[in-house]
Amino acid sequence: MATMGQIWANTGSTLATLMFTYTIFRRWFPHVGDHLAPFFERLFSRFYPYIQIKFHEYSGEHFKRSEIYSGIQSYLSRDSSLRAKKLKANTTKGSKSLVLSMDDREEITDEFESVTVWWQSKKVGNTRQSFSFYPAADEKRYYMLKFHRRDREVIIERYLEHVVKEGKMIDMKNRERKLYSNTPGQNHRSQTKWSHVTFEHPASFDTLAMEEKKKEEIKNDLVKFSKSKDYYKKIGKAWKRGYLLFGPPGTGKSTMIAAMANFLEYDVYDLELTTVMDNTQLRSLLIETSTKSIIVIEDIDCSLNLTGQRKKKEEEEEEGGDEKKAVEKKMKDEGEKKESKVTLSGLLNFIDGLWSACGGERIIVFTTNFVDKLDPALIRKGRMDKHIEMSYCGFEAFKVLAKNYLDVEENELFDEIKRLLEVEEIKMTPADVGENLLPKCEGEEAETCLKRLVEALKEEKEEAKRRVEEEVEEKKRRKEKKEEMKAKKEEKKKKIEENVEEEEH
Ligand SMILES: Nc1ncnc2c1ncn2[C@@H]1O[C@H](COP(=O)(O)OP(=O)(O)OP(=O)(O)O)[C@@H](O)[C@H]1O
Ligand SMILES: [Mg+2]
Repeated sequence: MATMGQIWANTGSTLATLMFTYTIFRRWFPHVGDHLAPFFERLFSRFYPYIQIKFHEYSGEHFKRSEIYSGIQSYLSRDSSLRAKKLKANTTKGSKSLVLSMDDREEITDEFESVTVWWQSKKVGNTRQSFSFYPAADEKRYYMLKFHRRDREVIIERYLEHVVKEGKMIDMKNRERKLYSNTPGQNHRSQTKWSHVTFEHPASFDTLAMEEKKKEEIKNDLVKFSKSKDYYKKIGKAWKRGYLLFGPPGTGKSTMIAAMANFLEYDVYDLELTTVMDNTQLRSLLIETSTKSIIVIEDIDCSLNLTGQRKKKEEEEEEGGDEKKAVEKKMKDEGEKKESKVTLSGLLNFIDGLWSACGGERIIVFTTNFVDKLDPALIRKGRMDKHIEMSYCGFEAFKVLAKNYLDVEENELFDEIKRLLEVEEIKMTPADVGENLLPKCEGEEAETCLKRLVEALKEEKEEAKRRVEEEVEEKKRRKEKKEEMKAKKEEKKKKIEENVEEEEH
């Protein structure tokens, strides 16, 4: 393919002659020159049928780096790192790796819909030969795009959009991902704000202990969501999806969130509801979140009193005359009220109100240990679209952990472990299984770790038996106490009735 340089070489001498003639002509016959200008322009364009577009690095009054320029730089970095002979290496703020771009005055060609274009990186100003680490203030860089005028339509209408879109995608992939958390302001009246650190959690779906089928289902769901911009637009729905992760502590809810974020390459916003003063603050936090992010509210049952009126009444009835508990609960509720006035309706508005649609492409994840405690309004489909149960370790999940922790895919102890997990139905969280599998000293054999797990599972079986017996005992004790109280109440009532009767006589 001919480079722009070769084309220049071919047409260069013709153009140079023409330019020279035209300049001399204008000098001697300035008035005639003006009349002849259109003629010369037509003549030049006949010999040089290329169109050029410049994209400056800094444009506008505010000296802000042009987004299009950086988009082009990222777009070209892919090809230039392979093809350009002179490269420049930059570290860009917020980027996780080096960005290689072509050096000044380098040129590369690109093809789009069978049309060839030429990109050149150029620099103007500061021709002084001085040594400096920093670019001179009067130095201006730009990209020059050249293409044949017959391709004008393709370039203007489709190619430029393609470059900017691809460039943004490369930037997105290259960026350092962030984990945001909302920190309360200095005094209790000031707003809570997002602060961030680099998100570097190593969890992935490969390391997540879970049945393969369930994992695939979640991954497919995530991919489908992330590619459905047009579909969501078509059905008139904000581009977001809610997940509810529920299960006992240590079953991998937080790990799953990290795996999701790594899988989709999204940022994570970890929202601590108890430090949000009211619904207005909650809304302003939401508005500040960026697209391609996961907003997480962990332990939603502990964050707010979302159990609903109906549940509360039931609890009170159950507690009966246990006054101490009631007082404690009241104090706790009052404390919570002082800390946060976020209401259930505020939270629902946060999830699917009008504001929630701004920015697009967001995933909201709630986690809880007690799914039954939550208000049904909060977790209905449309708000929490997918409910995922994270449960105790099954045999398939154990195999993932054994592979990850010990690099073991088969062992004679596997049958015993399978029996304990599946036949005996011993409940152990993946966190506990992992802890048992983790080698405790340098060079500890995989066999030893597996034996430790078998022992721990057997102990857990005994422990579970004891817990059941204790529970039965506790239930019996509570029942007896209730009956005793009931008897006492009746006796008291009887005494009062007898007193009244005596007084009447
Ligand atoms: N399913 C799993 N796959 C792989 N590792 C797991 C899994 N579940 C738990 N773990 C391990 O156990 C640790 C604790 O898990 P995690 O914090 O994800 O549990 P959780 O369900 O969020 O618990 P909690 O309800 O207490 O917040 C993790 O660091 C991880 O290493
Ligand atoms: Mg957790």
